[in-house]
Amino acid sequence: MAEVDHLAAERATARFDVEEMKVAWAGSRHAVHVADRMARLVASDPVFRKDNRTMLSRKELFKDTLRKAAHAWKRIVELRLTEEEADLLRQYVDQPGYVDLHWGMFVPAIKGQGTEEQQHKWLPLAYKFQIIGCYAQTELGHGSNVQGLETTATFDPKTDEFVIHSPTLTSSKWWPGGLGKASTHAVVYARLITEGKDYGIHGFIVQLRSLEDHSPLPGVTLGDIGGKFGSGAYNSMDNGVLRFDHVRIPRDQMLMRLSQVTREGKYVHSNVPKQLLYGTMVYVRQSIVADASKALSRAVCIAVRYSAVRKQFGSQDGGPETQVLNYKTQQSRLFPLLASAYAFRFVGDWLNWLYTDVTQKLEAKDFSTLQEAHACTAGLKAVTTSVTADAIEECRKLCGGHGYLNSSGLPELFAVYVPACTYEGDNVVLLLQVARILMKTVSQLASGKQPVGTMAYMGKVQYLMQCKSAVSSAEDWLNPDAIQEAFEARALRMAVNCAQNISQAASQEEGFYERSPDLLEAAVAHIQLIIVTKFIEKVHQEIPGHGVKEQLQALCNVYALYILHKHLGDFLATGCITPRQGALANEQLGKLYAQVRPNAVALVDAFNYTDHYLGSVLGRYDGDVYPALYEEAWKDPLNETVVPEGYHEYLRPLIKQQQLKLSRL
Ligand SMILES: CCCCCCCC/C=C\CCCCCCCCCCCCC/C=C/C(=O)SCCNC(=O)CCNC(=O)[C@H](O)C(C)(C)COP(=O)(O)OP(=O)(O)OC[C@H]1O[C@@H](n2cnc3c(N)ncnc32)[C@H](O)[C@@H]1OP(=O)(O)O
Ligand SMILES: Cc1cc2nc3c(=O)[nH]c(=O)nc-3n(C[C@H](O)[C@H](O)[C@H](O)COP(=O)(O)OP(=O)(O)OC[C@H]3O[C@@H](n4cnc5c(N)ncnc54)[C@H](O)[C@@H]3O)c2cc1C
Repeated sequence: MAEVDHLAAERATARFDVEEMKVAWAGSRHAVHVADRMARLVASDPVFRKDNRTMLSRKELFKDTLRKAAHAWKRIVELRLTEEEADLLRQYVDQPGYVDLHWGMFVPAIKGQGTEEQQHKWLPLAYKFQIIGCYAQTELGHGSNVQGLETTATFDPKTDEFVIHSPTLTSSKWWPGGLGKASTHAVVYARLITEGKDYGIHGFIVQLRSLEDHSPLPGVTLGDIGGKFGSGAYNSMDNGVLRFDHVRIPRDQMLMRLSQVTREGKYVHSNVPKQLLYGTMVYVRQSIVADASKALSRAVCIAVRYSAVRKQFGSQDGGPETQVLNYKTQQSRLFPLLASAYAFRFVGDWLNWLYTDVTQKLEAKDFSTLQEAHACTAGLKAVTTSVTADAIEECRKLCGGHGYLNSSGLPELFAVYVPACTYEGDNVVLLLQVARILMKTVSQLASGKQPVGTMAYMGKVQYLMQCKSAVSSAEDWLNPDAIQEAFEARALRMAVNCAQNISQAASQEEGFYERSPDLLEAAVAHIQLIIVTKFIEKVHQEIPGHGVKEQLQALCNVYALYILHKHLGDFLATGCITPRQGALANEQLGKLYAQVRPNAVALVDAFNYTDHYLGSVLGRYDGDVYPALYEEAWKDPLNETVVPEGYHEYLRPLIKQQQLKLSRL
């Protein structure tokens, strides 16, 4: 803990119990305790140092990632950490690497798509790191369109093997993390061909490298795809390229839980929806929503603390200048992001519950909630990652010039985070999936079919299509029912408008294509409704701790009214509220910002992040920003010598030449 706390005065103004807010944020006292222990374990270990990361070359950075992963594994084994603890440790190490894909996609793919026998064979090897796996789906030519993948897996009944082949350049696997340099195995997605027929995309376990010397196996060509956006950042990951030249694998390395190929080469599909093939992506999408709240809360923590330390203008009679956090513009840019971090945290918890529930139902062969799981994971992944990526950049700007320094932590956080808008499904492609399900639901309303789950509100179509908001004062917007109704009416009316417009097109397909920009907005409105609803539900629960519930209530209102203000055009165009009611919402928002202001620093303290995890001189817990900034600058390799390399070659001759010219005048 810091000796001098420059933010002590800020912490003293908090009107709630921060320790109890930590529990609300983490989910339980146990979760606070475990996260705290793992964060400190990582922060106190010199191997996990990361302050020099942006200065390492790509090769050094990759080797550093291998070193950290090996050391982390050693600590996990030595300390006999549980799976929960090990995963937290992985998160606090905070360096993307092959382990993420090994644990996050390779293992889940085998669990979800492998038979019991296959799981018994492969999972123990993966659990003990006797093999390292990745998830090789995307190709040079196709990522979003999974059905368009070109790699082939042709069954050869003579040898009881599949022949894995890359027939074209565009069929080269391209992007899989951990593939480039680390993995020994991959779950490869390829078109299954047997008895001369193409049965579409299926998963296969393929060994890529020797377990003796790590060299590629015969017929396998592979490497890293090259440097990526930003310094440090995602460059610690070896995203790879992979080509197969008629590589043979035994038949039992096809993942056969969903469909099988018999010894004779007959294709048999189990009686389950074929979309279960996409199960690993659904799993990762729900975990990405939880990650969004982490990345956003980190950025917000840095920006709030620094805004409380930073002073500009406003000095009276030689007194102190104004903390930039006191500027209303700073508050109106920053506090909605603070509220969004909490909103994403709670909707992430709910999504995790939904995912677990759906998984249990699938085990019991109940597929009724598969569509709901797809719509919620795809839509929430898209909205939370897009908002978070934009918010990190906004936090950088909120920190002024110093935010642009690597030592602020924000440039690397942005660079490492922004591909989340693309991986696990491009956000636009995912929102169009949500829109398709919305249109299907609207079209079924006429037949009297009652929508369920997060679409249930659409069942109130008669009421929601004509209701008028009763809000007549700014305070009325503090009523959760008023907020809920406005968000439901807006989402439903946007969806119904789209459906009506589509129905006028020559075909459903053409209408969907023409109206896709509107459909995106309708999908976003539906997802924002889910986030608002889950926040309201959270605040309705019993929440212990002095003032904690009140603060969450305020943040919930900030989140909802900020979205309403930002998307006012939608609410007005659909006639859900009047311009006057829109103005009242904005008025209430200003009052809420004033309420959040004295609690802002304590609200980010509740995230309970160590300085190591934040990795920012601006976001330090003690607020002692300036000495840290000054010290950090001297660590740059450019400052290792007073006179720079290149002086004698380029600077001195230039200066001397000019001096000579001048002396001749
Ligand atoms: C340090 C050491 C530590 C060690 C620690 C050890 C301990 C570890 C402990 C625990 C570990 C946990 C670790 C977790 C870590 C997690 C980290 C993860 C890191 C993530 C890094 C990211 C890396 C990125 C990976 C990738 O990007 S993989 C590739 C992803 N690709 C995509 O997402 C492609 C997107 N495209 C699609 O999904 C589809 O093609 C499509 C767009 C959905 C279209 O598909 P198509 O088949 O053409 O379908 P349609 O015709 O549109 O629809 C038909 C039908 O299907 C329904 N549908 C579609 N998708 C789904 C689905 N997913 N589920 C259910 N239903 C679906 C759709 O609604 C239609 O339905 P109807 O017919 O009814 O209308
Ligand atoms: C850092 C990173 C890590 C990754 N890791 C992995 C991995 O481990 N394993 C793996 O298999 N893959 C991985 N990927 C690949 C990733 O899943 C794909 O890049 C992603 O699914 C997007 O697909 P794409 O690249 O084909 O984009 P494209 O689909 O080509 O997108 C290009 C543009 O076209 C638009 N577009 C595409 N289709 C439509 C449509 N139907 N309607 C409207 N607009 C459309 C998109 O919105 C986008 O603007 C990774 C990618 C990145 C960046």
